[in-house]
Amino acid sequence: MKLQELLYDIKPIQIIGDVEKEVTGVNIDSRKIEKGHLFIAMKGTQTDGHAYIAKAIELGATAILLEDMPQQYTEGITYIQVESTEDSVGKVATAFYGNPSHHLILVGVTGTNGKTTIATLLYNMFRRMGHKCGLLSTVCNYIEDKAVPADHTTPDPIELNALLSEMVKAGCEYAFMECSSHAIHQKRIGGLKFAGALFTNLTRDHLDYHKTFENYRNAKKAFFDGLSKDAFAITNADDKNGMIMVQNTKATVKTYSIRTLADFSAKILECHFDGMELEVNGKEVNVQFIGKFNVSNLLAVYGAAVMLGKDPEDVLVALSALHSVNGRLQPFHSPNGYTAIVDYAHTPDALENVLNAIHEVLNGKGHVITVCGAGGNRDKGKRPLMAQEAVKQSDKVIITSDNPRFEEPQDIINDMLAGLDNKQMKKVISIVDRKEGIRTACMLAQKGDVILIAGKGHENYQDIKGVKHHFDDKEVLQEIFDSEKED
Ligand SMILES: CC(=O)N[C@H]1[C@@H](OP(=O)(O)OP(=O)(O)OC[C@H]2O[C@@H](n3ccc(=O)[nH]c3=O)[C@H](O)[C@@H]2O)O[C@H](CO)[C@@H](O)[C@@H]1O[C@H](C)C(=O)N[C@@H](C)C(=O)N[C@H](CCC(=O)O)C(=O)O
Ligand SMILES: Nc1ncnc2c1ncn2[C@@H]1O[C@H](COP(=O)(O)OP(=O)(O)OP(=O)(O)O)[C@@H](O)[C@H]1O
Ligand SMILES: N[C@H](CCC[C@H](N)C(=O)O)C(=O)O
Ligand SMILES: [Mg+2]
Repeated sequence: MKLQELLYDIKPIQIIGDVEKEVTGVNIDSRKIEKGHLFIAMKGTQTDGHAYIAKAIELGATAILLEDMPQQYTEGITYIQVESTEDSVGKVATAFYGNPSHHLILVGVTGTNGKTTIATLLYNMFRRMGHKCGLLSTVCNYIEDKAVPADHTTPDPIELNALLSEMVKAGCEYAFMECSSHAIHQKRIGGLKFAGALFTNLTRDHLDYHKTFENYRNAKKAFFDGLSKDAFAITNADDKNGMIMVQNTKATVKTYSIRTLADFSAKILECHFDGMELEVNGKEVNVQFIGKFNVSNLLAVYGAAVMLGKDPEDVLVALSALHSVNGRLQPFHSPNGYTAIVDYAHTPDALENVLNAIHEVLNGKGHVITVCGAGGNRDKGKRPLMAQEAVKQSDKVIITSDNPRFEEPQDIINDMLAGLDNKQMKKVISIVDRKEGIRTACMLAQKGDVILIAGKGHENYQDIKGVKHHFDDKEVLQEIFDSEKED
């Protein structure tokens, strides 16, 4: 593709060199540059991409998109100066990959919790309805059923557009993706055309990056501000930031709620550990999910499907066939009669929500044993709060390890325990080895009890000192259940 064609949507301040040359690729990382590539120099949080221009040229870059022109120019290289490479990168990437989002019906999901759940359920539902689909999510990316491992919730703009373009080539009609606040703020989604956007909820998270809650909220809101008028925006009327998200959007706004009147509303008629009976917009439906927050998630899915033109009756049938997303409130029934629930809750708020969900079903008829830890080299402030949340709604708590990374596991556990007073400590034991922690919970559990195993969800590793050792909460449970069967 000609360099000139990549620049149609950006306004360069200055161009030095030939823009008629062929470009064979675009990249923001000098280490990935190959012959004939355009290198985009980004000012990041750790380093400045301008420092790697020489390296990029050495590896074969023939054009550089940058903010600060160099002291000296290299012959044969085209320099395109822009005000902000961050603003340009998405537009250039999407032009290079043939504007894939214009050839797909792209729906994005943002909010603190529920993004993976909603995006994955939409992908599962639309495939079940016979459509070819793609999915970009924290757990894994999919092009139809081809899995492409994910490092991020939302990939960088180059990988993102490359994946969308693969979806187009594979004949996908729909793509569902998570839009993290980091990605919106860093304009990884710049230049994409969204048919619809969904908002889940907003609670304290990622303040290490955004600094203030307001910045965090504004990052999410920017997604809705950028929608076009033929798009739809579905927001959660039960969240106090729900209406703020959509106050400046040009898109058609729809609301969902489990508490008040909304375009899409639901109430719970009955619940048990394998599912709930709901009334959705006046129609009864059985779903294979538990927890009030999952009713919100399902309503968002229902609303999106209806806005995408599906018949509401068909959507309800499809909804009833869906089952829990890998590691998200996923129930496992022990031969000994207790239930273990594997969930990805790794924040105080998520723990509170999951434990609420468990108590809604348990209704005082059994005990709750929680196994949880906190990740190393991440927000330390959440550790004591997570322990407090676990203790508040559990009869027994086992504090254990969750990706210690480069920290000492016992130090992380101690940070968690520091949140508890003597009375709370009576409910708690700490076991560094996560497998032993889970085994102990299973030994303590009686018929009718529930064990919550929180924090790792779909993860199949334990990250210790830079090495990811295979570890899967669900496999550990299976092993324990197999040995229970032998007894
Ligand atoms: C804090 C953050 O979000 N960082 C993201 C950001 O990197 P950065 O701004 O820090 O980049 P940098 O390391 O300073 O480098 C600046 C530039 O120099 C380039 N460079 C650097 C070194 C070199 O040798 N050559 C070179 O060209 C880099 O490629 C980059 O373009 O832009 C990169 C490209 O998009 C991301 O990969 C990177 O994600 C880092 C690894 C990360 O951990 N991000 C997390 C926090 C994140 O994005 N999480 C969200 C949400 C998760 C959730 O909801 O839980 C996600 O979407 O996954
Ligand atoms: N609508 C919701 N409201 C509150 N909590 C939720 C909701 N949906 C899911 N959760 C909880 O949050 C956890 C994470 O859910 P999910 O992975 O769907 O969210 P996410 O927004 O993709 O998170 P991440 O930012 O970590 O990728 C779940 O394991 C569950 O405990
Ligand atoms: N997106 C989150 C996931 C945390 C999952 C938990 N298992 C941990 O390692 O802390 C993060 O990287 O902070
Ligand atoms: Mg996610």
